[in-house]
Amino acid sequence: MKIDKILNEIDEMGEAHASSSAETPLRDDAFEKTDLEKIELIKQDVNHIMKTLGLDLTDDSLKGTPQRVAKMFVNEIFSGLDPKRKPKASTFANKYKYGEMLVEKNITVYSTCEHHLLPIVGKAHVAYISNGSVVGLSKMNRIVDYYAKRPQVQERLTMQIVQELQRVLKTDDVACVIDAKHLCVNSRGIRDIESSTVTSEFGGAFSKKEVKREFLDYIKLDTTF
Ligand SMILES: Nc1nc2c(ncn2[C@@H]2O[C@H](COP(=O)(O)OP(=O)(O)OP(=O)(O)O)[C@@H](O)[C@H]2O)c(=O)[nH]1
Ligand SMILES: [Zn+2]
Repeated sequence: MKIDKILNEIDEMGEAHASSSAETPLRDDAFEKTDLEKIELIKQDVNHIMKTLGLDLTDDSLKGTPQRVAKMFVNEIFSGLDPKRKPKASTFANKYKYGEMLVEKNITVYSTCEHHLLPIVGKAHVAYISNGSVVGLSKMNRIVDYYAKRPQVQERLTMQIVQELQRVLKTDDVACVIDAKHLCVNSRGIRDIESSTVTSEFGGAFSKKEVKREFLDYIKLDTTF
């Protein structure tokens, strides 16, 4: 299916286009192939890479790898490229009139660095202040997981999570902090095993010093993941 068609369908469902450059760069024909067709093509590509490396694909342990990797790319680690898999995060009325911020902290992040296709592993902390609607807690974890399952840079992941929650909750008052380790920094290249990357996006009221401070106090960054 063409990306334009999908975006139109999303609009019809009352969803807005992502408003800024936080969109994942996709080709116009990104959804023309079925998942099964993508798995078959990626299998051939992985097969080619392994052969080029000199590996014997008749070996019992290696022969299933191209198919395994292709299925993992399409159905698991890059499944968040597919808008059909976006979690339905229905909201309900804030009938108890809870007026303080709600923080969902220590959400596990497993993503993939788009520069090296190596894992990004960490924690996301998400907060919002209700503007009349509330969302089920687990939907915040699901939104984080959906956007994490793409080739990512951490900055864009942070912004995509905030923009989606702003859309769902119809408020600017959403914030996200991510603290994550990039295996492309920890296990290769500079090989700095200790460093991690912190990114943040503070929407609406969260840009005020005292609101930001309260959120950061709640999450007390714990870097032991
Ligand atoms: N801004 C940003 N950079 C990232 C992220 N993940 C990885 N990178 C960086 O992307 C850069 C890619 O740099 P290049 O010089 O093209 O790649 P490289 O030769 O493999 O670089 P080294 O990792 O320094 O060996 C590296 O510095 C990575 O650390 C991310 O989420 N955000
Ligand atoms: Zn990388």
